[in-house]
Amino acid sequence: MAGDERETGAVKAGLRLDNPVQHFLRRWASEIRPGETLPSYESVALGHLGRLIEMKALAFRDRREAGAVRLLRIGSLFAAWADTGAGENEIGENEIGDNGTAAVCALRRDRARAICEVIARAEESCRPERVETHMIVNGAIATYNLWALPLSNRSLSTQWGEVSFILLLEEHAARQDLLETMFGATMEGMLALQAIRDRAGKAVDFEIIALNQAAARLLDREAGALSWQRMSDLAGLFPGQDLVSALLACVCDGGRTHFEATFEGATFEGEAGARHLRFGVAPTGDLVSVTVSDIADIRAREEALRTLFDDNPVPMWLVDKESRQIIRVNRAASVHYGYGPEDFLAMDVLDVATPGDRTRMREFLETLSDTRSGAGEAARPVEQSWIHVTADRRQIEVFPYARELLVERRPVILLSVIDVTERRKAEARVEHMAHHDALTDLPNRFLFRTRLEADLLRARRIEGALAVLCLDLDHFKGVNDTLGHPIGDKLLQAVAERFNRTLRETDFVARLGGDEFAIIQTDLDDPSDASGLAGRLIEAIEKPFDIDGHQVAVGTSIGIAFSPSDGREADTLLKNADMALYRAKADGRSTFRFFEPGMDARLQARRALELDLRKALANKEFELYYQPQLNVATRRVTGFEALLRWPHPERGMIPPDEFIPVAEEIGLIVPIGEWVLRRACAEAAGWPEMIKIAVNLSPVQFKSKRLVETVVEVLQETGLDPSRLELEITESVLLHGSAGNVAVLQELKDLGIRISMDDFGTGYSSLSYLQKFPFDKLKIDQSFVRELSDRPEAMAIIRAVTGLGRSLQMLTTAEGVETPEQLERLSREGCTEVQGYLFSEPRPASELARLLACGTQPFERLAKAGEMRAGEAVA
Ligand SMILES: Nc1nc2c(ncn2[C@@H]2O[C@H](COP(=O)(O)O[C@H]3[C@@H](O)[C@H](n4cnc5c(=O)[nH]c(N)nc54)O[C@@H]3COP(=O)(O)O)[C@@H](O)[C@H]2O)c(=O)[nH]1
Repeated sequence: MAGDERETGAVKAGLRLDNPVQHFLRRWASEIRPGETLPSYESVALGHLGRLIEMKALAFRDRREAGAVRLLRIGSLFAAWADTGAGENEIGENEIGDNGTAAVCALRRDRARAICEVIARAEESCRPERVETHMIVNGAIATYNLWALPLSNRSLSTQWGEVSFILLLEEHAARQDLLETMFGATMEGMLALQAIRDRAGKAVDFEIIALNQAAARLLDREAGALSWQRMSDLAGLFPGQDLVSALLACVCDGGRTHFEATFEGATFEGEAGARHLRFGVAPTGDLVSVTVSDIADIRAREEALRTLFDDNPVPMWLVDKESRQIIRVNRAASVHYGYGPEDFLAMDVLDVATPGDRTRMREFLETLSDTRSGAGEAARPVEQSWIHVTADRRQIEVFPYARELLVERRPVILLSVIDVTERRKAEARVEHMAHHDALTDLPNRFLFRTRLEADLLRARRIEGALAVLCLDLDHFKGVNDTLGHPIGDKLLQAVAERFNRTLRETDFVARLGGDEFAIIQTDLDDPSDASGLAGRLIEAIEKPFDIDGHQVAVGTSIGIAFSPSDGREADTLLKNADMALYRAKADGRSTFRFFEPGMDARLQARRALELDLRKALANKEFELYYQPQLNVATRRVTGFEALLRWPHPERGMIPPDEFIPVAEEIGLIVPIGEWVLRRACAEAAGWPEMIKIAVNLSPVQFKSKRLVETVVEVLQETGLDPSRLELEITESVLLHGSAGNVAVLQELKDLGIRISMDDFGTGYSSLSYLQKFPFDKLKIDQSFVRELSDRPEAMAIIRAVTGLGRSLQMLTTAEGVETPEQLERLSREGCTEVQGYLFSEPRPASELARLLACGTQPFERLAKAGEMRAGEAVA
């Protein structure tokens, strides 16, 4: 290997060329003989080491010990470096072995490793190799290059290998201060204090003998301004802290201690805010080591934690994991539970639970421990809520969260709870509202269905029977229309109450909507159980209600269907009970009907009729027929009654008796009646002036607030004089809400319209109605006329009515006059007008011209013109 290259290698290794080691390295390179790899020991080492003699050692591999490295001829400085602590600057006796050699493996481990490492490198490269190594010298860190120079070894003992090594220690120029190295970089302040004693030997003060930069910074002074200062002179540095006394006490006790201090105000470096410092004091005789730590972050964390815990609005406890004793509690827990903090601290956390929930709570806390994964584990919510008891014995429902923590190395459980009592109540309210009717608080349709399905299931299982009763209030709409909805609502509440009072506990009543109710009657022994219940319900509802001073009379109609005979499914049963209800209503209300198989078809027919009726109005299918009314004395036509006809496109002519009640039930009579009025008045407007037109008004039309308005509108539109219009009403107009209807009648009468009472004598209190309103005409029902000759009572009634008419100055019209005999007798009794097939059946408008042509003629001529029983009439 060329000497230049070796020098280059030395320079690369950071060596100064003018120092003895470099000189020696050059010698090593120059002593390599041609053909040789290494210079010989003799040529390099003998007589050439000079100043290096104290820094060197010879190293060999011991063939006897599998190449273990041994040292000999160890210089004093080398020995000091290789020291194991046995003596300064020497290798201890224990390490010196055969032939004054030292076994490297017996040296300090770091030294042995450095030697073995550098030798291995030199062996491998066959050139000088270097490793760095350190030693503490006078409190400073000295850094050395440890060189190994391989040499051929022919003259040495055959015990050693053929290559020996000169090991050289070369110290770096700079040493590093040990203290500075150790404490310079730390953020922690370090101070060394020396106690100062008085003559009596008592420690009275301290002097700062050393400190690091961190200490100066934390104490907010230049390091130079603190060095060699007495602590008593620095009192101003620690306002409010008697640091000297604290240190003296510490020296006196000889034990370690620590204390914390807060320094307010900005620092010299301009940092704002308080400094929180922690002083750790460790005395060793008169020397005191003080560490100063900035605990501002810790304080801030503690403060934040305190705020999070103490000021948290959620009740929280820290509980000892083992004993379950409460060790800390926040304000919210005290406020919420009513126990003071002291009370809580004397409690087992399970004490807040009801006896029933204590076991669950304990099990949960135990499970929490079992699954613990350390303080970082997320808070665990419990699947179920617990019932806790407050100090005033109130039970609250809480939803807990818990996690395990280590507080001062002690395993604790942080338990917090959310009070869900109000939420649960609200949920229960919502749940109740979802299944109950808000007005009556009865179960609603949804709950009824659910219950019915459950009851049907049970009935199937036990092969039992049950009944479904569908109920509907009679005349409820009238109450709403006449007394207003608030009264209607109160009536429904009162009805619900009566239902509840009438039912057994096992019966289940629901409000399905409006005035519809339904009842499930379970465990039936006999159908009579259901009819018995229906009877009791009808009776209960029939009794008048006193609602806000109003005597309100309603009834209830009931349809009953049985399971299993009328159906096994909820839908079928409800549908069938509903059909039976429909039947009950059609049969006169305030009654009950059992479902019968044929009802289905009838209901369907009824539904079809409803649909057709609606279409009929839209398609203008209705027609008006007119029947003349004649004055008995003058024997001349005084007017016509307009009678509605419906030629159904498929079913032919449908009589009004069949479709008008349906139109009334579904409210369609209002637009139909308006059409009749408009059409009749328009027609009559073209007749001679002395001829009147009579139009029937349904009681349902009186419920329409627009009745009077409509009549006025029609009169204006058609130009018909109001005195030529006669409105026929039935007694039922005065039956319900009579006050309002009488007012309407009066308004109409005030317009100049004539009002006649139709079908007089058929109602229960016909006479009493005469007091309520001054009718212009009484129409004697045709049933009395028909029975004239057969029943003397009929004759008596006719006589009475005509007598009444005379006294009250009302006209009397006999309906249904079919024979001359009837005409004769009516005439004799003083009846003022007649109407009937004897003169003419109701005729379409197109045929009126013919009848009107005879309008001023005696009715014998009219009969001829009408081609109806003309012979009889003439006779
Ligand atoms: N609200 C409305 N009611 C109306 C309207 N049109 C008719 N009606 C009412 O329908 C009921 C049946 O009416 P209708 O089938 O037309 O019967 C009327 C006459 O045809 C019938 N009549 C007349 N003379 C005789 C007779 O000699 N013998 C006999 N068997 N029947 C006869 O009487 C009915 C007239 O009744 P009334 O109104 O009481 O005078 C019926 O109650 C009609 O009121 C309508 O537009 N609106």
